[in-house]
Amino acid sequence: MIIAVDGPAASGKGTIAKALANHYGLPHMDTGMLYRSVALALWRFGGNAGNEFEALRAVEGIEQIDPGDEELRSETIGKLASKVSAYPSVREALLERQHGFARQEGGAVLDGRDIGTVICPDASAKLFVTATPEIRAQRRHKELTGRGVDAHYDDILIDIRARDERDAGRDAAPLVQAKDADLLDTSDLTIERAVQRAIALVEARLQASR
Ligand SMILES: Nc1ncnc2c1ncn2[C@@H]1O[C@H](COP(=O)(O)OP(=O)(O)O)[C@@H](O)[C@H]1O
Ligand SMILES: Nc1ccn([C@@H]2O[C@H](COP(=O)(O)OP(=O)(O)O)[C@@H](O)[C@H]2O)c(=O)n1
Repeated sequence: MIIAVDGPAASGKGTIAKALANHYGLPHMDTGMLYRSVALALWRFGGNAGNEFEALRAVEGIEQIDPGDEELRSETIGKLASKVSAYPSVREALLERQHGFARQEGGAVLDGRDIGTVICPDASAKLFVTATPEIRAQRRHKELTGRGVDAHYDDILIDIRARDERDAGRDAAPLVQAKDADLLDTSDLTIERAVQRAIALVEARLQASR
């Protein structure tokens, strides 16, 4: 069983994807980390994000990025990830890793921007997780300050809006709700309620396909 979870920055898709993976005993892949790793490799090795060829070359450097590197979760790298992810060649170079992960026996949960539309169009269940930009900025602000990062709500809100626009407006695999995805607005939901709702939506899809 493959579960696809997509949505904009800080909507709670990662939290929900991890909880679904735990609930169904499936492995989970945060595909945003792939793009963040390319961005960090480009940043560390001094490449130019405005050049598709240099961004593509940075894909070769991602094995050298430590998945626990704190910098990966920064807003600077999130913003850079959103720039390199708009290049079709970069997306293509990361395709096989995602397909390989999704195809493993028993299935998987993947979260990102294009899982239900491009990576796993035949997923058993698809969720499109969203929340208002203000709530997402509040959550990201709390997350960053909780980790001791000096972050400012207004800057985060501006970054989130810019990233939404870039991710949804690009030609290659834009951020869009798949036709057969269930919308889950977490703006007024606690994490517990959002996870309960996500499980209920997946269960309804599984029932319908039996
Ligand atoms: N429903 C919710 N209510 C409050 N905080 C939430 C909720 N869902 C997620 N969070 C918090 O918001 C932050 C971003 O969530 P995350 O799942 O990482 O988002 P995404 O993967 O969409 O970027 C995390 O600190 C997480 O704990
Ligand atoms: N499947 C994916 C996942 C992420 N991305 C890009 O990578 C950036 C960072 O993704 P992320 O999921 O780590 O970001 P957050 O939502 O956690 O802030 C996004 O803004 C997208 O531009 C993508 O294009 N496709």
